[in-house]
Amino acid sequence: MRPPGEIANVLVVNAGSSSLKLRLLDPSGGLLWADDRAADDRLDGVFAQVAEFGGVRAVGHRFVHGGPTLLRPTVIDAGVEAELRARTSLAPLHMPAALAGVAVVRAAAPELAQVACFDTAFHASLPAAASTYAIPARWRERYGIRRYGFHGLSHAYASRRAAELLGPPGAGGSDGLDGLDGLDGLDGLDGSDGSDGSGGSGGSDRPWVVTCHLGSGGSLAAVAAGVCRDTTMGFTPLEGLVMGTRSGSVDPGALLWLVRQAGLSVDEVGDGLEHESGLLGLAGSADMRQVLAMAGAGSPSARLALEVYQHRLRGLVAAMVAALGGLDALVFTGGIGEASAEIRAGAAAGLGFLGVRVDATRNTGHRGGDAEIGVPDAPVRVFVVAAREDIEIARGVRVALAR
Ligand SMILES: Nc1ncnc2c1ncn2[C@@H]1O[C@H](COP(=O)(O)OP(=O)(O)O)[C@@H](O)[C@H]1O
Ligand SMILES: CC(=O)OP(=O)(O)O
Ligand SMILES: [Mg+2]
Repeated sequence: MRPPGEIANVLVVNAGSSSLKLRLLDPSGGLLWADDRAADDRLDGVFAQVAEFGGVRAVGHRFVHGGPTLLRPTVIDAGVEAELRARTSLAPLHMPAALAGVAVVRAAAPELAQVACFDTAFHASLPAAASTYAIPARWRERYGIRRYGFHGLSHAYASRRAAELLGPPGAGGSDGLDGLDGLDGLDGLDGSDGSDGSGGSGGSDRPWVVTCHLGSGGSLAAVAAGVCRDTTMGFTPLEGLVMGTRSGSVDPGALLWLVRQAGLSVDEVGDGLEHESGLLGLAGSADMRQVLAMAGAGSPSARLALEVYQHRLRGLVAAMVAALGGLDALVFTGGIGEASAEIRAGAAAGLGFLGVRVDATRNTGHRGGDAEIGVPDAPVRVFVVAAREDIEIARGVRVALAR
């Protein structure tokens, strides 16, 4: 067995619904090169671009759905690729792009090991109460309909980073935030009573962290001592929050009505829910920057879109806290979570009853990277963490290749 660190530079391919993010990481996880492309771009030219860094030794791909069997990072051979292809229908917005990436790498550099890392894996720990739908047993048994959860690579990274930032039980300080401004006053903040979730990270299943991954897709995770206990996406990445073009949760009865009474085809309903809903359906743009700008200019539909987005976000954060029994840290990550002080403030504004209080100066002053944005003496710490699915994937590659 090779020591994990021996596998040199890892190319990470993260095919999201609205973007293709490419990263080259060195053996210690250092970022050597990054390129963000449009979702329908291909990997062409990537190996020439990274050649100057001594090339690539392995490639890690984000796959959003591993189904019930593919959980740990897995070397992609013909059998695994066929299994992944068979899962395409579970995440049609995502799986084809990831599979296309595997084919491009194989054609360009057949000697490279390719590893699949799964969004669903982090949620494999969901208790049955959180993973089970109250539907007929035969659907659950025959078709495997259950809640899987997604964005697990991001939730895993962000929750681990939050635990680092919280510090050991009892430390209320600014551990891990060296170099950031305005945090000195936090050192020595009281942090752990180990029992009531009112500010520390002590206790056997703590820290209790809720991670908000707010990108084109969006989901939340309730994480206790690094273990995921609940999440907002379900069987597919359509459940839960309002997203860029996806509806999030909708009364299934409304969908049945559209098919039975309004005469829409199943494909029309599917396209509507996946591609024409969310911010796009409410405000006419799937891009949160534009929705915020339009709302700022007085557009009633954009304002409504923000209200619906925030209402659902606040409600589901509270649901995640209920699944944990308390909250030590709330974490914002993903394109919107990292960049929009307005969305962070709006979400927190309704969560004061849980002890969440965002500091206006810190929040609006955030200019990227990891930072604490909570009010210093609030019971719950609030962080922005830069999404680093690439670090999680490169880790997975090393683990898979060392097996
Ligand atoms: N400055 C910003 N303010 C608000 N939203 C932003 C900002 N920058 C990016 N976003 C939003 O982030 C979202 C994309 O998030 P990202 O995580 O990059 O996407 P993906 O899910 O494809 O990985 C888009 O809705 C975009 O409008
Ligand atoms: C699972 C999912 O929704 O991913 P993304 O946010 O990258 O579209
Ligand atoms: Mg993403």
